[in-house]
This record gives sequence, C-alpha cells and structure tokens, in this order.
Amino acid sequence: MTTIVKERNRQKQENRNLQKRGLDETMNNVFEVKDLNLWYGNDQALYEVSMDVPENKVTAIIGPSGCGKSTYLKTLNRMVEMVPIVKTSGSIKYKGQEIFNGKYRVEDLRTKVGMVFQKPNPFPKSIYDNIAYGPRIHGIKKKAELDKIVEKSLRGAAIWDEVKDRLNENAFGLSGGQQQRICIARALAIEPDVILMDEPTSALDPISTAKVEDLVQELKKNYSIIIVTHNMQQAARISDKTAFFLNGEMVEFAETDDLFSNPKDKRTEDYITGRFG
Ligand SMILES: Nc1ncnc2c1ncn2[C@@H]1O[C@H](COP(=O)(O)OP(=O)(O)OP(=O)(O)O)[C@@H](O)[C@H]1O
Repeated sequence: MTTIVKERNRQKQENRNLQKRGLDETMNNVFEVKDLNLWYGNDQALYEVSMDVPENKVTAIIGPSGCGKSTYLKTLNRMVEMVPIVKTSGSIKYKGQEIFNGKYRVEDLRTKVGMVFQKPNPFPKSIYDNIAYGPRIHGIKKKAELDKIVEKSLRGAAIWDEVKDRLNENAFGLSGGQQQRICIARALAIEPDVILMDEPTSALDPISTAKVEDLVQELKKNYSIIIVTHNMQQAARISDKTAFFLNGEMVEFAETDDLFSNPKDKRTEDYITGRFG
C-alpha cells in the first residue's frame, strides 16, 4: 500500500471514530430499559434485557424466530399486557418516566408510542376515515382540522400523491404496500414521538419494501423508530443501531456498522454469518 493510501485510510478511520464519538455524546434516549424480564405464564420469554433506545434514530432488532423480538417491542408500549398471563419485572423509562409505575396512564404512552404491524391492517373504512380515526377519538371534530391532519399524515407517509383523489374510497382497494403506508400514516396522525414497527415489510413485494425503507429514513428526522426485522440486509441498510436477540436475551447492541463488521460476541458472529437462524 502506498503511503498516500495508508494516510487516507488512517484519516477515514479517524473521521469515523470522531463521528461515532460525536453521535454518542449528543445522543438522547427515548427509552431506558433495565433488567427487563417477561413471562408468559410460567414460560420466561425475556431475560434481564437492558438497552437504551436513542432518539431520532432507527434501532433494528434482529434475531432468529421465537427469540423475543416482538415481545420486547410490544413491551415498550405495554401492548404485551393485553395477554392476560403476562408478568414483567425490571424497569422501562420513557423519556425519564417509569412506564410500569401504576400512575403512568397506558393511553398516554400509546399516544406517544405508535405501532405498525407485520400485515397491513387498515380498518374497513375509507382512506380518509382510517387516518381521521385516531384524531377523532382524541376529540378533534372540525372537518377543516381533520382535513389538515389527514393530508399531513398521508404526506408524511409518502402516499398523498397516490391517494389524494380517492380519499373516500375503501382502504382495502389499495395494494398491500399502499395499505402499509396508510397504516404508517394512521400512526403518524396521532403525532407520536416513537414508531414501533414489527416486520413492516415482510408481507410486501420488493418495490413496496424499498418505498417503506425510504420512508423510514425520512421519518427518523422527526421520530424515533424501532424496527423488528428478520432481514439482516434490511437492518444493515436502514438502521443506525442494531440489537441482536437470542433465546430471550439481548446478546449485543451496537452501532449497526460495528455490529455487522466487528461483532463482539461469538453468537452474534455466528448468526450474522449464517451459521444458524
Ligand atoms: N401470546 C403468547 N402466549 C404465550 N407465549 C407467547 C405469546 N407470544 C409469544 N410467546 C412466546 O414467547 C417467545 C418469544 O416470542 P416472540 O413472538 O416475541 O419472538 P420473535 O423473536 O418475535 O419471533 P418471530 O420472529 O417468529 O416473530 C416464544 O417462545 C413464543 O412462543
């Protein structure tokens, strides 16, 4: 290697280190999770999970089937408690406040922490009513105000141009990829801070997947996004940080580039190199 190339590589590495340090220093956390355990009846599904989720970043959760990714995600907005046999221990702070504290209103949490599911699940209503549903529940009745929210949310989910002339048509008439962006718009309409996404592209074709991935990049300017994905390439493409889960444990959590290029734990290395999963 010539001296010039060596020097350029050294400078590149130094810049990367500086950027990474800068990122760590300026990073705020939306969630601080400490020693989280979760049981479905007698079966433990999460073991001592501790990880802080950064604000205005995309955090990916990867790991083999059944390792607790969805369970972890649904714990962050306490949706997991809809399963009556669930018990938890440990602490989850959302913006500094303990969400397991009896005084914390779960409705407030779910307004701030929206969710998008694996299969697009629009309501059997018009496109307009799908988006206006949440704001109406929150007491917004005026048509002009709802019109504004519907347009803003559909624009935010990069689907306004495709549906603006058919807002009164049933959302079921849209393609799967469009339905998923309607569901993202529906989540945006209640102005959350965080969007949880549980394998949002696994039911979509490659073109719709690319659109949703581009959208996630756009959304992180204003929202913190936590995305569960089976697809390691997707995690590498779109996330800033990645956590690897295995058998209910959070094995490793790092900057995405670091996790994929320099995993610290042998189990992470085995998984990302395809030795299991
Ligand atoms: N409602 C439930 N009742 C009982 N056990 C459950 C329930 N939901 C999940 N589990 C169990 O908890 C463990 C973790 O499941 P979870 O769905 O969180 O994993 P996952 O990593 O998201 O899997 P996948 O990638 O297949 O969606 C599994 O053993 C699963 O069987």
